[in-house]
Amino acid sequence: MKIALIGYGKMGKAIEAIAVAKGHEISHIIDADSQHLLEKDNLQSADVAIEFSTPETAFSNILKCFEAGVPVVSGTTGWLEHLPEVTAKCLEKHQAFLYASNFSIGVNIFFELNKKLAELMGPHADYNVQMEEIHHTQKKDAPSGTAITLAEQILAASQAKKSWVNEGTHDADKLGIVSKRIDPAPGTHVVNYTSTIDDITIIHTAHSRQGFASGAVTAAEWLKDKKGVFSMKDVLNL
Ligand SMILES: NC(=O)C1=CN([C@@H]2O[C@H](COP(=O)(O)OP(=O)(O)OC[C@H]3O[C@@H](n4cnc5c(N)ncnc54)[C@H](O)[C@@H]3O)[C@@H](O)[C@H]2O)C=CC1
Ligand SMILES: O=C(O)C1=N[C@H](C(=O)O)C[C@H](O)C1
Repeated sequence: MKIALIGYGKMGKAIEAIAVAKGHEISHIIDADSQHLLEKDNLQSADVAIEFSTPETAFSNILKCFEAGVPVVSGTTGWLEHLPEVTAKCLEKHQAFLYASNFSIGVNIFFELNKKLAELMGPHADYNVQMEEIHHTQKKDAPSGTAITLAEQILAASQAKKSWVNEGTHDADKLGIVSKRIDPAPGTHVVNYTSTIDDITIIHTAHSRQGFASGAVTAAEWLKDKKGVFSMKDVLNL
């Protein structure tokens, strides 16, 4: 499979190593200084694009993949206000798009646990829920995309919490997400329910970027010949 890498930073390089080890060809490497390579005539020779760039550039990169007719897997966080438009464009143009705030198998199982726990805790007003996420100091967005996914799952099931805020809070109707930036943390997410009687905490700790990169390559292999809008739930059959 010919893979166009869009964004050649920490994740782009980790994805390259895994893709090459699995026998794929990196046909394009497109970073901030090589934007001309995103042109339709150039990009269309790729079988799939994997996009891990920046919150400011992901939206336009994804649209360029649609113009070139190349299926695109994106893991960039911090741009999701544009997701409804991307989804509509993908369907309108009969293209393929797969987004995940986190591509690791462990986090996707953690999402399922979080959803189930939130449903179980929904009626129990004695418990307060709070979240924490810890990442390296180069991370541009806060809270992390993974933390937002977890928070949205909790809000969907909670009777008390109406919105999330990116700070600790004593407001009963707000879900506080505390973001910490400590090197070299690849990504830790904590969901904590506390009451006067007891606490329940679930935590996912990434030891490296390998899980994210490996999941993105698996998603690209899965997406290559499909049309439509998908998530990691489709890839992993969750
Ligand atoms: N969904 C997931 O599983 C994961 C998502 N991420 C997200 O992926 C994104 C990238 O993360 P990292 O690689 O750690 O960041 P990074 O800062 O190491 O790399 C980003 C790269 O994008 C490049 N770039 C800037 N403008 C560009 C443009 N217009 N087109 C193409 N490339 C451009 C930069 O020059 C840089 O090389 C972040 O949003 C991060 O939150 C990171 C890890 C896992
Ligand atoms: O920027 C990162 O590094 C990560 N970003 C993703 C996020 O924002 O959730 C996924 C992972 O936690 C690492």
